[in-house]
Amino acid sequence: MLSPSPGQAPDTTESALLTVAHLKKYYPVQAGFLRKTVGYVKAVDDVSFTVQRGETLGLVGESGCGKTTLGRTILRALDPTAGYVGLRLPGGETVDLARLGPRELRAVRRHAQMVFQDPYSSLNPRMTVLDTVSEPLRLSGMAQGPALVSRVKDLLHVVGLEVRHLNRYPHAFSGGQRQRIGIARALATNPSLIVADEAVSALDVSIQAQILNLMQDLQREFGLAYLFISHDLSVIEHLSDRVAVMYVGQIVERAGNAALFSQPLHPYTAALLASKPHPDPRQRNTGIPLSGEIPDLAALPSGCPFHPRCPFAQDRCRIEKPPLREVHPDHFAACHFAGELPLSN
Ligand SMILES: Nc1ncnc2c1ncn2[C@@H]1O[C@H](COP(=O)(O)OP(=O)(O)OP(=O)(O)O)[C@@H](O)[C@H]1O
Repeated sequence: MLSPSPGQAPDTTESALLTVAHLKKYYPVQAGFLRKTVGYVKAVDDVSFTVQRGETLGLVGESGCGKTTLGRTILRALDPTAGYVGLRLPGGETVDLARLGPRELRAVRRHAQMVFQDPYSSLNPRMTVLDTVSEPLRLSGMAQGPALVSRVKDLLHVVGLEVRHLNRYPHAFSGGQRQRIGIARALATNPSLIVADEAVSALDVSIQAQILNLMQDLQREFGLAYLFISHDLSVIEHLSDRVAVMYVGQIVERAGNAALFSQPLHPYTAALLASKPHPDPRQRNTGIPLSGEIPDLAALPSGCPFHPRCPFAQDRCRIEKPPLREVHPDHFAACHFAGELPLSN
């Protein structure tokens, strides 16, 4: 693992629960008989943000732009290439998840958990509900015997499942119920942070609403913070306090919910908003629709990575990569012309 280079000091916010600074995850591209590394897929490339205690940060972007890799790298399901992931523990100490060894990682893992996209494939078909939900408790040594069973029963109640389901297997449940099991499992160790990766995308719309409501109730009840990853802008708008927009491994815009949805500053965000289905089908979205495909993450365009798809691209955009900068208070955008473009939704 590479170290963050000098000058990349983490901009830790005193009160932040999670501080991600200059995080990178590159996958090597190998070729030939000797599997020589000929390049890198830069799935996460110099990403920085914070998540405060009890808040929801929505992470949105098209499929393939690195959202899942980012979530998994934060929780050390993947080893980062470089960067800092500061998690503040309940005692007040902050640990760098990116640098912890396996034993230290086991000890702190209970504080940050994950809810996965597909409730059909993320639960082990050979494990009962009791085994699935209690596994994190057993792994972290938090409970055993009757106390463990009693905790699992409480968790089932909290997520709206019945205790008689305890010894059933995943195939006996619907998608929504399976996601409730996944949520109970994530909650088992009393985490302060949950990374939810497309947690409702595989569900029918009516079930989506139930699971989103449950997650909001749980957030209020337990003071949870969510990093909520989704390609679905409606879900992100509904749930998030703040929003980060990801494009080809990078955050291109970050702002409070209202500012981002009412006054996007990056043409990519504006294009995503214009592509969002309108609640009233008789009304059409205005604004510039998103055209073209996302580029190959192993061979990004020079300058601004969005320039080949951007209707406002100038010569400067083809040459110079725009940094993520604060254009309005607490509203950041990585565009040379942010604040000057006629973007509308
Ligand atoms: N193990 C891997 N080895 C090489 N490249 C990978 C690996 N996993 C993901 N990638 C690539 O990294 C990029 C980002 O993928 P990732 O799954 O993180 O994006 P995403 O935004 O979550 O997309 P989706 O919503 O479709 O899962 C993609 O180009 C993907 O092909």
